[in-house]
Amino acid sequence: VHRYLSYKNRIPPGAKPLPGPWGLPYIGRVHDIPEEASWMKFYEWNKEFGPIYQMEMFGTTHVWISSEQVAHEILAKRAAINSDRPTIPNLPDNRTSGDYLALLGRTETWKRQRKLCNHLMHTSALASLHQYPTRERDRFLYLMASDPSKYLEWIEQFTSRTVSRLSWGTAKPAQILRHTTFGLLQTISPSGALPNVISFLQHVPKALSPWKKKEAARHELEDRLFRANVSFVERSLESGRGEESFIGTFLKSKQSPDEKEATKWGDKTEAMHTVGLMAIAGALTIGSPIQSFILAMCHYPDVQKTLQKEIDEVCGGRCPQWEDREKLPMLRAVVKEVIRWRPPVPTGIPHASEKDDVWNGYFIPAGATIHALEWGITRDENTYPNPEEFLPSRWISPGYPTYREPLTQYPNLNGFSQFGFGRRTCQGVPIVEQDLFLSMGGMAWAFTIQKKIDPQTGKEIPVHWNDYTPLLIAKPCRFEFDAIPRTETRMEEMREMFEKAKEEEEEHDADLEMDIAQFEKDLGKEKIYRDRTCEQEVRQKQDSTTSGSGSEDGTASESASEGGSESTEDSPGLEFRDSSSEADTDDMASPLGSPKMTRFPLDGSIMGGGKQRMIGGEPLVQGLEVPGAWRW
Ligand code: HEM
Repeated sequence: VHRYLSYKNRIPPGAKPLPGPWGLPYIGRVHDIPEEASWMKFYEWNKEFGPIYQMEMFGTTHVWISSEQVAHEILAKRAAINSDRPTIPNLPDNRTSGDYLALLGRTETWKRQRKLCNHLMHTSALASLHQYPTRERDRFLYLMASDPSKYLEWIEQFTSRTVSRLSWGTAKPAQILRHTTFGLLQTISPSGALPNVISFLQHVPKALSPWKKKEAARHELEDRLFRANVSFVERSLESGRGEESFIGTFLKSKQSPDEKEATKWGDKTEAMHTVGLMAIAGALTIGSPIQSFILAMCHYPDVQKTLQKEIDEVCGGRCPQWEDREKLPMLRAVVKEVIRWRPPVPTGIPHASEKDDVWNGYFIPAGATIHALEWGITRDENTYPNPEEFLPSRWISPGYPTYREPLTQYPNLNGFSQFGFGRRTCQGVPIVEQDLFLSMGGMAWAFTIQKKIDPQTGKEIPVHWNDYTPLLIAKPCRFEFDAIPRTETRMEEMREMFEKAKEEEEEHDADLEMDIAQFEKDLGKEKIYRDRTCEQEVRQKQDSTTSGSGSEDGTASESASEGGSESTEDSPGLEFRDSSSEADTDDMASPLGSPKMTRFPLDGSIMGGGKQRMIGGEPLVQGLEVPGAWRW
């Protein structure tokens, strides 16, 4: 009653509260919010109460906005008072600790880190991100061809290796990064940890709180990893080598004889955290639209054909490169439409208001948590007619509200609502744009993606339409599909691209001193990160026919993947039971576990997943295998 009255008394004369659903005292409508796809429920209320409404939850006012224009007015035009972040109950020092730039309050630390992040991203973008996305894409395509049923693993490897190389100049930390990052996602997601919903649980002492204990262990591992990565880059630079990286750019500026330049970007610990957050953001998010792309290709074969036609005509049969982007508007439209159709951050990342305000006659109290509901924003029929349809042409055909010329430049992702508003907009767009352009373009060039046919019934195996994982970054639940290499020549080219990328990396990594095994042993403690929504789909039957039960050199327990640790009872290793790894069941329970090779036999079929497939309808002339894919 006291809270209600003090709230009422703060409303200036002539202003009124925002509309919203009626709720129970203190808890509001928390009982009505589903664990899965909560964004749909929030959007339902938007449809009932208008593009902006409010609701109380556990004593906090939450404002939900599902109109780009309103979000812009409140979060961008009034950025001076609406650019703070709320406290995350399960990570109570998120606003102050300086560990995670994206979660920091509007403090001086945030301002410094944001500037540094911007500088590092800009420097690498000018160098076209040092070719890392291209090299990793080349690796990714061949792995996809080797066994598409492990697509979740290959996609996560692609995104985490790319951002790891960008951050620290090497892909070696990528697997551990995935592990700690998925743990962080659980820590901060409303549906990931109970204290984020029932906020008073944050006051339970650590000894009695499983959430606090889990987060402390995860954070400790992450901190050690980031420190080791920075000292690795320092050693590399001292020995006159080391590839370009965000942290390398920072460390080089520190060596400048010009004192102003040397001190401009703050201290090393802060840079370590800034770069760490950039790595986290890249490892977490980009897999979502890549998976959604595959989902879209299963449901929209005609769009796939149009895309393939554009790529084949423009690139004359070769795989698209970043330099081709001006000539590939359809590919850019597909990239953008995937993000619109299935927003990777459907509830957005909330802002917090710092001052009482009146907008359009409505009162927004200081301390309110303001959500730009990205899901709702992409469903606005005025901007996006037929919003449920995957319709890339809305970006490149005159007549649609989102059409914009010149097509050599538009569509692109700059300023897209899905990357937030005002002073807190996403700083990762150059990476996102290049990763998605190359991976989606590469897949369209390489494969025909389609629903699988059940060999028993001869009918298509259904692919879900919109089942997504419930955490802050939503990804499609696992589904089955076929990725059929389009021609034999392309299969051969993919192998060559893979080999070349591998050679380059091996050459670079030849004498690198980086002891990743020291971290892997700790992963056993925090055994499984599991995304609940997809559990029923997890237990895929073991891939019994994949040939080769040992590694290339015949030792079944040979270390695999980046890390090189074994998967044993004591150290179960990298069991990434994120939706992204749910594919990796027994035979892939750990990418570090017993490596198995997928082979492309001489008879023109592909062995893998217990099935045989033809490549582009033509027999293969050469046996191919995935050389060292697991260990590399
Ligand atoms: C598909 C991929 C991605 C999507 C959809 C995405 C989306 C978002 C969204 C919605 C926000 C919050 C904006 C706001 O509060 O208004 C954000 C913030 C941020 N993103 Fe991304 N992001 C992606 C990838 C990345 C990558 C690869 C990086 C790497 C640097 C990155 C770095 C950041 C940072 C640093 C912030 C925080 C900005 C701040 O709080 O000042 N993001 N992103």
